[in-house]
Amino acid sequence: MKSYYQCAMGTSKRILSLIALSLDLDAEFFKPDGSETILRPIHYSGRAIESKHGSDHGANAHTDYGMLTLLSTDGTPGLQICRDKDGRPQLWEDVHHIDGALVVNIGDLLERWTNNVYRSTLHRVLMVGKERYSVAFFVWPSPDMMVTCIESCCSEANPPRYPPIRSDEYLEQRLTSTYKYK
Ligand SMILES: O=C(O)CCC(=O)C(=O)O
Ligand SMILES: [Fe+2]
Repeated sequence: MKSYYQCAMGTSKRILSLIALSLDLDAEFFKPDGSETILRPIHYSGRAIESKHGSDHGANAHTDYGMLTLLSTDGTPGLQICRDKDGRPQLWEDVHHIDGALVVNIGDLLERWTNNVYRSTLHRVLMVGKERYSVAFFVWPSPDMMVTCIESCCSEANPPRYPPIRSDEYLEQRLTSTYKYK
């Protein structure tokens, strides 16, 4: 578990440095923070969940909150993405498993930071009647990081869509709105 964590952290740093370079930033601009980043092993039983809404999803459609998520799975199908989350109807595509490859999802904090230049990935997990294992690595910056629209992502014609916010305040806002009505 520890060596997976270290390896995933190294991979996240490399991906984030490429994203930073693509935005004319210093390669070290996005700093993943070990205290905030979470490694979560997930087990899906494979049984359809009966709810009053008739949902049989292993994970309902959502975007992850942070900068990036690295996902590795046991190869059992079920993960789907929607490329155009604003499109209607929403079109869902299976994410095909490639041995040894990770799935990289952009999170909402990076979307906000980049003024929607990098869009967060809408995804869900369907139950396909089979047990499924995955490992999600949720990458966050340090809690006191100010998330202010990146210069190369805005202009007079394309002003910042979101006000600056500290990373920890953003997380708190998201958790509050997610759990408020439950
Ligand atoms: O299990 C998966 O493949 C995805 C899990 C996921 O999207 C999440 O935990 O946020
Ligand atoms: Fe997710």
